[in-house]
Amino acid sequence: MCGVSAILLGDSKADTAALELHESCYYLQHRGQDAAGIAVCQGGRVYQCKGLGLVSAVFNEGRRIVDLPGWCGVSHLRYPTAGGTYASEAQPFFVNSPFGLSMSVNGNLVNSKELLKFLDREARRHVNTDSDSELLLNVFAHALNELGKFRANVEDVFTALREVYTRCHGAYACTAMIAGFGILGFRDENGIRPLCLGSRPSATLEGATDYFMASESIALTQLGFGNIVDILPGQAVFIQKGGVPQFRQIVPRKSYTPDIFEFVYFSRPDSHIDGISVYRSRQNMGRMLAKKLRETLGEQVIKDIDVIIPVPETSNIAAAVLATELNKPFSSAFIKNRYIFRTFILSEQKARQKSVRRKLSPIASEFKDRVVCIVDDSIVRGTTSREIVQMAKEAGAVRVLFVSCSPEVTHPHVHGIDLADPSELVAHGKTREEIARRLDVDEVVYQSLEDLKTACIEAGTEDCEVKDFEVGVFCGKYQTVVPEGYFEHLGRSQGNKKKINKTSLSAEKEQDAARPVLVAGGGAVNVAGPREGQQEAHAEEDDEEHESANGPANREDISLYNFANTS
Ligand SMILES: O=P(O)(O)OC[C@H]1O[C@H](OP(=O)(O)OP(=O)(O)O)[C@H](O)[C@@H]1O
Ligand SMILES: NC(=O)CC[C@H](N)C(=O)O
Ligand SMILES: [Mg+2]
Repeated sequence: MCGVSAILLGDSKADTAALELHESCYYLQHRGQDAAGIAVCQGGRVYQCKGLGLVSAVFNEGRRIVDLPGWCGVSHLRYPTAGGTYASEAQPFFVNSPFGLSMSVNGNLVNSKELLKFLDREARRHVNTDSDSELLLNVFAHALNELGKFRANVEDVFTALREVYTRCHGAYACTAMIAGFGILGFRDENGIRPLCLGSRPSATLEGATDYFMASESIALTQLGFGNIVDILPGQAVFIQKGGVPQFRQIVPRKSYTPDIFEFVYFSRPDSHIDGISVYRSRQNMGRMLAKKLRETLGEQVIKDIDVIIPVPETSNIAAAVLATELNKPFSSAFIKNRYIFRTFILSEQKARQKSVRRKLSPIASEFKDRVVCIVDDSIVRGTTSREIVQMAKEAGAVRVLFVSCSPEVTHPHVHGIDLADPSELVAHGKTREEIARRLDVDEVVYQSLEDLKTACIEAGTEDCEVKDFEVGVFCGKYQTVVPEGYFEHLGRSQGNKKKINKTSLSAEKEQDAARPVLVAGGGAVNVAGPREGQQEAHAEEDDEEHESANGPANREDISLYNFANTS
């Protein structure tokens, strides 16, 4: 689900863009734990540092920030949905031509294969990884280049962007930097992925204003930015050095349907997204769930419940309200290990399984001889719930009810969550009774989709424009057109990923092996991983003399683009 941000300081002599971006990464870390990166520019020269791991590891507890001077920049936290877990796919991506472009993408494209073919054969651009975000950047770069300008102006940027919307299908919210010129933010025409912009007075130049864009408002408010606005579906904003934001509707809005999973799980509760308070939406989910439990289980079963227990951390808010609504004691009976992070967004199933017990442990006395009602925000693969239920039983629970703040996840997610294979989903093609058996619980109850939507809508401000959401994972109907064969392609690339993970290094070893190596000026050396999807595309489509412009698969590659020289 990735976190993106961008900063432009009103004082272009200031040197603290990386410092602030680095800070923002901590507020967005929950959106991506696989890789992190920052690119900034000073005097038209780009400096970047990126690599695998958490923010603290990639930037060596912040010590690498000194290598990143400048007044504007972009940053990224990665949770992979395309490609694999390779340092070469860490973002921001950079292309030197034209003008030195750095880009951070949150989202997922469904026509990567077609884009790769276009970039390879028509645009003649080198694509270095299997990441769909690299494709998006190259489509933009090609369009900007085709304008044939020695220097681009703001209008050129918007014109080139139109090409991105035309060619790139899927959901995306992106931030970009044009070296020495300014920062850009844009969002898909359904507003599926989030992006907002805020401002604050410059601390070093009187009368000047700093601007910040990020996936979630919490990154802005914690850095002292106010006047927060959401970038709208199909809209872009460009802020030029020393300038003010220029908004442009690049393509007509198709819908205004943010991904409801942002409210269920992804976003922080202290964020507002598209005028909706994530915290309030989760409270409302708890309230609606109480109604659903009464309807589904009846008063007698409710009466027998001894205690309501959340699965930390995301479900805490909804569970507390559920307890109040049902007039039951609330117990923080699962203790979360503060040194273990989010489980769901880990790349490998083995790591996810291992992580649950490491992360959550029961206080036995809270379970012993009790009827417990365990609340989670979602049950996706069932990795967490199955493990949790066993722990509850080992601790002496006599009856276990499991309730979910969101409906059954039955379909793949195509807009930025790594969920491809429906057979991985615990609820796919199953009745409530079958799911209960699979989870080994006495009862399982899910929120209805309508109630979930209502919970989010009711958490919106009065002028909130959002009236519906992207809810494809719950029903199979997506806001964007999903091309035929896409799910099969995803399934194959997931299979490839599994193969790669099995045959290559273990997750931990890979982390170590791919640590970023600093080269002069703060760039990280990127060691490219296997490029299976790309190899496949070439293999299927032509037998020409490839190695093509896009190079052979499985090579070890050192990216050379740590500096961009523009004047
Ligand atoms: O059914 P599953 O496949 O296990 O996925 C669902 C679980 O994963 C998430 O927790 P996670 O540990 O990622 O994050 P959290 O600490 O924010 O709850 C989510 O909150 C559920 O607990
Ligand atoms: N979760 C995301 O937004 C992923 C971005 C991009 N598709 C990647 O895999 O790197
Ligand atoms: Mg959880």
